[in-house]
Amino acid sequence: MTTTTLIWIIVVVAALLLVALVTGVVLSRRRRISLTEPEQDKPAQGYRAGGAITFNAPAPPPVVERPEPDLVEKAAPPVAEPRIATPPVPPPVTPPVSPPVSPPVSEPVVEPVAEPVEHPVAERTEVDGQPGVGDDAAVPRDSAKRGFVEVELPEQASEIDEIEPTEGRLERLRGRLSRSRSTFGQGLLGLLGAGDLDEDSWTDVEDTLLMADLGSAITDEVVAALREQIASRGVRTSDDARSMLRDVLVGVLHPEMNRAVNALPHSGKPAVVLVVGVNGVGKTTTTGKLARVLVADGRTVLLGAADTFRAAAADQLETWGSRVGASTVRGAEGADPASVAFEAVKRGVDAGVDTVLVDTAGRLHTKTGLMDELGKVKRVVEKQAAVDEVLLVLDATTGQNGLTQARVFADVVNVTGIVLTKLDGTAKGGIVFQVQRELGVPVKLVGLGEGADDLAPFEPHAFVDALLG
Ligand SMILES: Nc1nc2c(ncn2[C@@H]2O[C@H](COP(=O)(O)OP(=O)(O)OP(=O)(O)O)[C@@H](O)[C@H]2O)c(=O)[nH]1
Repeated sequence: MTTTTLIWIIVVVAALLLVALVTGVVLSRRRRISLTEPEQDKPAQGYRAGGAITFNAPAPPPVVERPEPDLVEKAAPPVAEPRIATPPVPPPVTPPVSPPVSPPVSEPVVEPVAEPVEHPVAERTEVDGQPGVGDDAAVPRDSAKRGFVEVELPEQASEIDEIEPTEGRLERLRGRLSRSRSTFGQGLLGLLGAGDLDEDSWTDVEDTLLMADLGSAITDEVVAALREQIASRGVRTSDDARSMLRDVLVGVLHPEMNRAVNALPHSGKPAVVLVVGVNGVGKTTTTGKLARVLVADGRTVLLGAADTFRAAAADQLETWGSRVGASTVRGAEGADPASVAFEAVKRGVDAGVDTVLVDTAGRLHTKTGLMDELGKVKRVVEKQAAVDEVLLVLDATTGQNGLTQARVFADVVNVTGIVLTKLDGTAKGGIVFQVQRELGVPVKLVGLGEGADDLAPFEPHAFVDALLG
C-alpha cells in the first residue's frame, strides 16, 4: 500500500467519523426540547366559567323505551333552555307542591310492582337493615309492602333558605381543587417548565399524570399528543408548553359533549331524574343541592326519597327539601323503593311540578339483588313518566373503585350523566378523565364541598384551568 493510498484511507475514515458525529448531535437535539422560562408568568387561572348549571328538556317525548343517547353526536351547543343564571334568586315562597301532595294516600299505590314475594323475617340474612355478605338476590329486600306515610312538613316560610346565585359559582369554588392543582399545577408545569425535556423528563410527566389518576390509556394519549405537538410546532418556552398541555387535556375531556341536565318538563309531564350510586358517595346531598339550583330557577320540584334502607336518608332529603320549599314523598323504612319512586312521580305528574328528583338507596354494586332492584325502580317509574336523566354519583376520592362502580351501574340502568363528588378532598382530580372515558357519558356536575351550594357544572376548560393553577 502506497503512502498516498494510506493518506486517502485516513482522510475517508476521518470524514465518515465527522459525518457520524454531526448526525448524532442533530438527532440528540431533536429529542431534547429546550424550554426557556418566559419573561414573566401569567397570573394563575382558575375556574373562569360562566358558572351556571344548564338544564334541558329532551326534545321528542320519549315513550317507555328511550333511545340510547349518543352524547358525542349531540355535540352541538346545549339546547337553549333557561339557564340558572340570575343572581340572587329569591327562593319561591309559594308552597310549590304541597296541595297535590297532601291528599291522603291511604290507598295502595303499588299495583304496578306488587307481585307478592314470600320473605319471612326468619329467612332474611340482614339483621340491621343493611345487606350482609352473601344475601345477594336470594331474598329481595322489597318483599314487605307498606303503605306511605304522610309526613308533616315544617313551616315553610321560616325555613326557606337564601340560595347562593349560581352565576359565578365555579369561580367561587375554584380554590376547592387545590389538592389536585398541586399535583397538576406544581408537578406537571414544573416539569414542563424546568428546561430541557429529555426521555427522563417525559417519564416524569407520565408518572405525574398517573399519580393524578388519569389512568394509563389517557396518560399515554396525553403524552403522545404533547410530544407530537411540541415537536411539530417547535415550542421553546414553558408558556407555550403550558398552553399545549391545556389544549391537550381539554381535548381529552371532550368539551363538545352536551352537559345540560335533562331536568325540565316536557310533554306536559315533569322531568324525572334518578340519582343513583353506592352508599355514601353523596347521592342525597347531590339531590338536595340540585333541588336548590332548580328552585332558584323558579322551578317546582318534588323529591322522592326512594332510599328506604336508612330512615335517616329520607329525613336528610326532607330537610333539604323543606329548606327550599320542595315537598318530599317518602315511604316507611324498609318499604319497596320502587313503589316510593312510583308514588313520587305519580304525585309529581298530578301536581304538575316541573321536576321530580328521586334519590335511590345506596346500592352495593356487587349485590346482584340490589342492582336488580334499581332496574326495577326505573322500570316502574317509567309507567308514569319517562326517566329523563339518570345521574350516577361517584366519589372522586375512591379512585379506581369508582370506575368499577360505574361499569356495573351502566349495565343496570342507562346512565346519562355523571356527578363527581368530593373533588375538594382529593389530589386525584384526574379521575374525571377516566370516568368519562369509561362510560362514554359526560361528567355533568361536580361536588366541591359539603355546603348547600357547593355543586357546580362541569366545564372542561374551566376545570383544566383550575387544575393547572
Ligand atoms: N367534601 C365533600 N363532601 C361531600 C360532597 N358531597 C357529599 N359529601 C358528604 O358525603 C357524605 C355522604 O353524603 P350522602 O349524601 O349522605 O351520601 P349518600 O350517597 O346519599 O349515602 P347513603 O344514603 O348512605 O347511600 C356527607 O357527609 C356529605 O356531606 C362533596 O362534594 N364534598
